[in-house]
Amino acid sequence: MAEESALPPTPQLFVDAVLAYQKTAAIRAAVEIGLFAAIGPTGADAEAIAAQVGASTRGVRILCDYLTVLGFLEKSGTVWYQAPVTRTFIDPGSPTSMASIIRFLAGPELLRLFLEDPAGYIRRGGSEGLANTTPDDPIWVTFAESMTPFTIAAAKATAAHVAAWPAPPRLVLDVAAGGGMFGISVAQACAGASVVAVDWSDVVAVADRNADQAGVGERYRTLAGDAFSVNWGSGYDLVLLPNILHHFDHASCVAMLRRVRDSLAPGGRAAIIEFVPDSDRVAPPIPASFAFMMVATTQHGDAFTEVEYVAMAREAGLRAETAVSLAPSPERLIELYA
Ligand SMILES: Nc1ncnc2c1ncn2[C@@H]1O[C@H](CSCC[C@H]([NH3+])C(=O)O)[C@@H](O)[C@H]1O
Repeated sequence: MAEESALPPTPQLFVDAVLAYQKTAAIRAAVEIGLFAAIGPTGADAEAIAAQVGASTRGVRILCDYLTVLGFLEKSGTVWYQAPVTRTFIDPGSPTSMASIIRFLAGPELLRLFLEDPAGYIRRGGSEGLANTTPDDPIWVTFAESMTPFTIAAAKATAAHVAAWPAPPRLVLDVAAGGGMFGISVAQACAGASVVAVDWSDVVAVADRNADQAGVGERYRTLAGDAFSVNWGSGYDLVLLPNILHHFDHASCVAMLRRVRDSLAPGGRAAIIEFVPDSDRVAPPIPASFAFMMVATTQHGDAFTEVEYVAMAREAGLRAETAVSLAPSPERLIELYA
């Protein structure tokens, strides 16, 4: 029998979960009105903030006090200051600002999928209809434009991994490229690499712009279409599969991996980059929690385990190396070869 805890349980965990939407609302309001920029490095009071962002003093006062309770601001007298987490990760002036992820992760599309009928997707075992896997869904343009701060760590770690191969890749396919960070980072790390990026047409337009901005535009080509059917050619030394397989069921992943196998150059390799939970599926917290994102936003997606990815690869005629960490990202990389 488990030892009884010395302290009586409190309902706080439950109350926090019930009210979690208030945190989402407050942080989204703050980013959308430009609150953190208005507070800036020197701090400001409600009147000054309200005047700068064009909001009511009452709204600003109440929002700032709540953000102080949550730890995003500090208050002295009537003036609020940015707390360290805000200064580093949310202030739009910070080089490590992640504020843009609000547009996708706390945007109206995801909130609707998650909160409108949570019991519904649990009963069905997935979203109603295709949800985020609908062809050309504009949500992926929002993703491509806003999620770079989230994907950059895994992209850089992936690029460092393949740049250390005895023969770094020359022809690279980035399947479901999104904002393109994975292929672009590989192009930056491997001077001889050319990249073909596949995604829906409005999404690859974002990747193309990002490649130009990153200075690799001349070695970067885009191909618009469905990753399950578009003719992406062959002869690839590296096929990147970052954050795509988790949207689909086992059979679809095998079908995608067969296409990947058929497009590899002799000696070529593929790299699955994913949130891969341990076999118990409850750890580590971020990869394990990712499955809940999939049940709410896709019909059949999941946070597959390493054993499951290895099985898919085998069915597709590929062998797999042991998964490697992409720290500081919580994602892992599984290398596949024919
Ligand atoms: N059938 C499909 N064909 C092409 N792209 C797709 C398909 N289904 C989903 N996607 C794209 O898959 C991406 C998933 S988000 C991941 C983007 C990127 N690989 C990254 O890791 O940051 C989105 O950009 C979608 O548009």
